[in-house]
Amino acid sequence: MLTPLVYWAQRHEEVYLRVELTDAQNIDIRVHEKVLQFRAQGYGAKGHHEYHFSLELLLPVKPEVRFRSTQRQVNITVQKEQRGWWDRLCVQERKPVFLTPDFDRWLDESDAEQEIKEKEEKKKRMRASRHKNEGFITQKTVFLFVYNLLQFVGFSWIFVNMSVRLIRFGEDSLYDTFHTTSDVMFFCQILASVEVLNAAFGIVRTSVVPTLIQVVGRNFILFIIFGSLEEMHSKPVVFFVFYLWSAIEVVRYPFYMMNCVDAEWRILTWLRYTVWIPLYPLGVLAEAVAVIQSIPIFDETKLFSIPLPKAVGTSVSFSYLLHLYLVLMFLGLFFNFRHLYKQRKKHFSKKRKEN
Ligand SMILES: CCCCCCCCCCCCC/C=C/C(=O)SCCNC(=O)CCNC(=O)[C@H](O)C(C)(C)COP(=O)(O)OP(=O)(O)OC[C@H]1O[C@@H](n2cnc3c(N)ncnc32)[C@H](O)[C@@H]1OP(=O)(O)O
Repeated sequence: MLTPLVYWAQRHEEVYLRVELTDAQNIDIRVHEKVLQFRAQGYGAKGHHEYHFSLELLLPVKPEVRFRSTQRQVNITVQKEQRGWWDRLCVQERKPVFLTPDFDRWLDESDAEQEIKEKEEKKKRMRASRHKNEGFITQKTVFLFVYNLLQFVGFSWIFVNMSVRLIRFGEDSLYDTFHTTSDVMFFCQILASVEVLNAAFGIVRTSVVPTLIQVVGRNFILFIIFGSLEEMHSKPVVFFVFYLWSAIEVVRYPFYMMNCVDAEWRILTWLRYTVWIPLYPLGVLAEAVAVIQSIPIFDETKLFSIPLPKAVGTSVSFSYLLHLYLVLMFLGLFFNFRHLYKQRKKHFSKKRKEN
């Protein structure tokens, strides 16, 4: 029987053996109490043969043997029955001629202790960062869930209030929408600015620009066109704008709430990624009507007009800016329409792949 070259190293709980045998086949390794027996065919120091060795280890090891055969060697790992540092590998003091320390993995006892400490430190750091991430994810989830819930409650109140009034008072309800719902709408739209920050800080997987267009677009209409002109408050266009805004939000925010808790209601997903198709153009159209209706009022009241130097003239009416804004609105509509179409495609193609 030929004996291969064997390199060994240890840690407090394990013994490592590296058997120099190329393309090892029919590997048979047995451990019984303190004796480890190895047998295999392969290319060793004496060419391609069957190689064998047996080691009577200093102390008992567990019978389970882990080994991995690479092209050049067989790496064996056995677990010590008792954790501790061995003075030598074998019972006999004189080591077998084929056995050599494995200086690639060799550590003395203090270095091995240090290695254990470093491993434990690393595990502690990973546990702490995992807890921190879990903590952050939990805080983020709670924050988003509460935010979406607030928006859902706010827009639901607006939508239901307007629907009930429309049923009860018919056409008359078109004239006092601003008076009955603007406080809640102001709250929701000011709160909606958080969505730009959510996108900017990566709290949600969405881009900043479409969110900015959405929030700036709506708040311009709400605070400038409606909020700053008393004459606009009783116009029916307020009803259409507020109804179209709230019609999407009573779908969008529950969709986000489900997303926060990794849940999904398919009809809600379908609605979230479908109702914007008619609502967005209608919404921007209603907003454009509001802007156009406000132009003569800004011209008359000179509100927000830009004063010019005496030499040049009196002032530039804010309505010039509103004409530019009308163009911006349709550019913003096109940009967000395309963005939502991409989101819809992404979501529904992901669903098709999952089914
Ligand atoms: C640069 C400034 C320029 C200013 C110029 C202004 C010009 C203005 C012109 C345009 C005016 C428009 C005014 C608005 C009109 C109307 O609203 S009309 C009524 C109908 N409206 C709508 O349908 C639009 C509704 N709004 C939206 O859908 C969004 O605001 C959006 C930004 C337009 C698109 O949303 P987005 O978040 O990008 O897509 P989603 O697929 O929904 O989300 C992406 C992922 O992010 C997750 N997420 C987003 N927000 C949340 C949240 N709050 N909580 C939890 N999760 C959230 C979402 O779940 C998605 O995650 P994944 O599923 O993992 O992808």
